[in-house]
Amino acid sequence: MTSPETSGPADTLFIAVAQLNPTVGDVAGNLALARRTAASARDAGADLVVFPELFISGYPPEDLVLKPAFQQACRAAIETLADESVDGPALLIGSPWVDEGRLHNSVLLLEEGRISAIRHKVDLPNYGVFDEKRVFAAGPLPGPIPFRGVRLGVPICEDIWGPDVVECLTETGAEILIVPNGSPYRRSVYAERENTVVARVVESNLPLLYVNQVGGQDELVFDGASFALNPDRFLALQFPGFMERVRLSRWQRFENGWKCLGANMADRIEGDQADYAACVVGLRDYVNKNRFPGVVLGLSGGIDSALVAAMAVDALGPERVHCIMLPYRYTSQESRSDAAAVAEALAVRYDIVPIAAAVEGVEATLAPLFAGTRRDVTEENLQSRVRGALLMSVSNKFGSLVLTTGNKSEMSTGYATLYGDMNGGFNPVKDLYKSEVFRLARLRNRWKPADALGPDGLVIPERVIDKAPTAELAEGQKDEDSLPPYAELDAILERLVEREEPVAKVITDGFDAQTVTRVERLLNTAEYKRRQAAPGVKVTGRNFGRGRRYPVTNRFSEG
Ligand SMILES: Nc1ncnc2c1ncn2[C@@H]1O[C@H](COP(=O)(O)OP(=O)(O)OC[C@H]2O[C@@H]([n+]3cccc(C(=O)O)c3)[C@H](O)[C@@H]2O)[C@@H](O)[C@H]1O
Ligand SMILES: Nc1ncnc2c1ncn2[C@@H]1O[C@H](COP(=O)(O)OP(=O)(O)OP(=O)(O)O)[C@@H](O)[C@H]1O
Ligand SMILES: NC(=O)CC[C@H](N)C(=O)O
Repeated sequence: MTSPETSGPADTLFIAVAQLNPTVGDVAGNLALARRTAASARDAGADLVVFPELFISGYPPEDLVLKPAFQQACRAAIETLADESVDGPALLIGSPWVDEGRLHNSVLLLEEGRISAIRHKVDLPNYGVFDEKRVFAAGPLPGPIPFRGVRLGVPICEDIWGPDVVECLTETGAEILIVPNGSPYRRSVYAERENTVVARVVESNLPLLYVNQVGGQDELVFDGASFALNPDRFLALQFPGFMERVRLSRWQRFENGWKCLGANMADRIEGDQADYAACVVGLRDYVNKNRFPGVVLGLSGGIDSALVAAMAVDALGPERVHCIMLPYRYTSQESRSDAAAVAEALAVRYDIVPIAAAVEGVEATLAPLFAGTRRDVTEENLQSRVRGALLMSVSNKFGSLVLTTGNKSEMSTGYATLYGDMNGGFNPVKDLYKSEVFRLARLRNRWKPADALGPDGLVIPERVIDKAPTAELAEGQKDEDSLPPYAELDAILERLVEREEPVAKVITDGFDAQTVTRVERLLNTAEYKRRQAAPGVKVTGRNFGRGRRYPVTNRFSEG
């Protein structure tokens, strides 16, 4: 342990890494969480506690941060924490900060009852899901922050994704790099972060502590997975993904510089497991941070609603999940028993609400208007719309949030009914293609996240996974009557959506020309539906929502 009185630069530092889940806009709650963390870090003997990016406001605060009252609330919270820092530990904490009339994304060092240093983010990300240039002004290139005789370089998140800020910090004498982050999960993120951090560590020859937030914020999920890398690229610290954790790390000065000696090593889940955990955390935080008592969903006996039900139970526990089977004349016996089997395996409340009277009532009401017309997709969609209306009524009556279940293949092609099965407030599988829904359902039958509240073992019966997908809106209907087989559809969509490949390239790579052209047309025309769709968890590099923003009115087509 070091203290300011033991003069001379410190040779050892105890740094508490606060991988926490703040809530956007909840300044009082975030302040309370920072205060509790500071108190327990003090008891553990920390010199310094490091919080993630913009901890006091929550990240990303979007246009909320433009409100002067919000800026003032964040500033007041920081000043309170600074006042309280008299007995230590020091806090390195992120907040929006107005400096000379410009609003910055900043980090502040609070110690000995005052704000002893402020640094502003230099590189404001403005691509993909990020819009920081819209709300923040860039800061000047920073110098290190002196702390107990040690020069701390504090680049903020995107500041390490290029070489300039770290180069400047190194040239001005930084000895340790400490990076507060608001870095959201996407499948490729671990490789991206590793490449970035290794590059900065090699260029600077400095150890780097990467502190990321955890938790869901609308469609983004932050995975945490904080870590420390020493100059020899040795991974000295690894926190788990998708859960809060606060631990002390020990840093030591050697002849050739500083090193992290921390021993907190956790397994970091990846691949499908990480996707599943992201969906669960995103759903849990959306429901809890928006203060819903629970969720309700239509359970059809199909795989999409079965997977959503499993995710909901893992997120919230069975007592907060209500599943309703809404059968009509096209609902098979198989679907009825499969839905019941899923509900039983998940131990959720399960009701059966037949929709015939409502569907037939609406049909009779419309009969004079529709006289002389043929039955078509209108009557099919009516079934979906009646289900949507009934689920929304349950939501109104009991306050539960309706979960909608359309996967990314359906969202891409418009294969869902507007104001029908698209009704709902949140969609945990929105960014998963149908082929991935199958994979995650199989995965959930043999594995669940460590903090999942659902039962172990088989929760989605094999038959639900193996049978041919159907909307059951007409006799004998199968999805593949209207859409290309999912394996082919998803491979084409992945190229058009995630990779933004030209149609001509997808065709020369061996996909059927007519199918590719049709899929491109469906993708373009369905934008109007996606604009009205509920938000859902982002897991890919490019999700519908913040990640891919196309015009609705759009005459361009490559086909
Ligand atoms: N550019 C635009 N901007 C704004 N609104 C626009 C629009 N173009 C059409 N519209 C409106 O949208 C309506 C058409 O959309 P909508 O009413 O949804 O109907 P529509 O897309 O014609 O039909 C729904 C499709 O989804 C399938 N489905 C439904 C339910 C579940 C599943 C499943 O397996 O999960 C599949 C169903 O088999 C059918 O192929 C038009 O009548 C018009 O009112
Ligand atoms: N009979 C039903 N009872 C309850 N909900 C239903 C029923 N049919 C459809 N739904 C709801 O509408 C959504 C769209 O379902 P649909 O069967 O049309 O296609 P799907 O995309 O294959 O979904 P799933 O795999 O869940 O069946 C379902 O996920 C479910 O939430
Ligand atoms: N908050 C940020 O600056 C995030 C941007 C960064 N490239 C990331 O996702 O990790």
